[in-house]
Amino acid sequence: MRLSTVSFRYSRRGPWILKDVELTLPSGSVVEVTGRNGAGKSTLLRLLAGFVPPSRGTIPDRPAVVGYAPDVFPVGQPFTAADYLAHMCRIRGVPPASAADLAVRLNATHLLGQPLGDLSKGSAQKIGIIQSLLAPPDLLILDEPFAGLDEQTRAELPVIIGEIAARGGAVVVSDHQNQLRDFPGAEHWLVADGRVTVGALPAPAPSDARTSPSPPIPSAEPSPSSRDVPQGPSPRVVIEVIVDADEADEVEQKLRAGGYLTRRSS
Ligand SMILES: Nc1ncnc2c1ncn2[C@@H]1O[C@H](COP(=O)(O)OP(=O)(O)OP(=O)(O)O)[C@@H](O)[C@H]1O
Repeated sequence: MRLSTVSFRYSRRGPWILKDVELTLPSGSVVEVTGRNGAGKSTLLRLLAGFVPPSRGTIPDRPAVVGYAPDVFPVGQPFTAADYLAHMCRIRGVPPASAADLAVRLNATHLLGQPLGDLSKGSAQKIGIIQSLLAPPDLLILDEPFAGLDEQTRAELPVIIGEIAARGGAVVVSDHQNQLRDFPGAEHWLVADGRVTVGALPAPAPSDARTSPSPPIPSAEPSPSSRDVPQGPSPRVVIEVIVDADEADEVEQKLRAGGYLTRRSS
């Protein structure tokens, strides 16, 4: 699969989000996509998944089976998680056992009986990831999959990603938390100023920060803007901010725009 001189903007007179992007995504590759908030990571992932067409350029050779988990799973649907996944199994032409097996692996069996609308962000994220994996994907695209996941699922997801890559699937993951930073063989794409730079690693992890001239908070270019509080060598202070659920996105955006790291819990 390739992106051939792909440019994208959301409206005819809107700003270009991506400009003349050239990328190759071989089968079996694992790619971690990083970049500042608003750089265009989700947009790039939607283009790769085929949910939006490029404004200019082409994306040839997209694999047949694409799994996609958005950064915010749409929970405003009148189903339980089990009913939703059973429905998705039918659409994907796979047995219902596929969802049950994945629920075990992703520590989500206790969520299956719950209405989608009652799920927390992390729990909804799990259901979104499960639906993306129901039919073994040739191309798996995960937008911020690690945000809000528990430790067990956070450890299991890279194993699943490795399995998909091992059987020839390509995996693209946008990840503020740099969970795939050390994934063996992973490629890194950095989105900035409408360009995608291949091989550019995100800002050093906190353990490398001693050699960095810039402190990680607020981070220097390029910024991974992690939502997790890293274990750095310099002292940190965690300040809890409690907000109404319907204000959470706005407050988090403002904090992240200010260069602060945020972590959500409910
Ligand atoms: N549906 C849309 N219509 C118009 N503009 C949009 C739309 N979706 C995103 N944008 C804009 O496109 C730019 C890139 O957004 P995108 O969500 O791809 O960035 P991102 O790197 O994923 O950000 P974040 O890390 O905050 O999730 C931003 O300026 C955003 O406001």
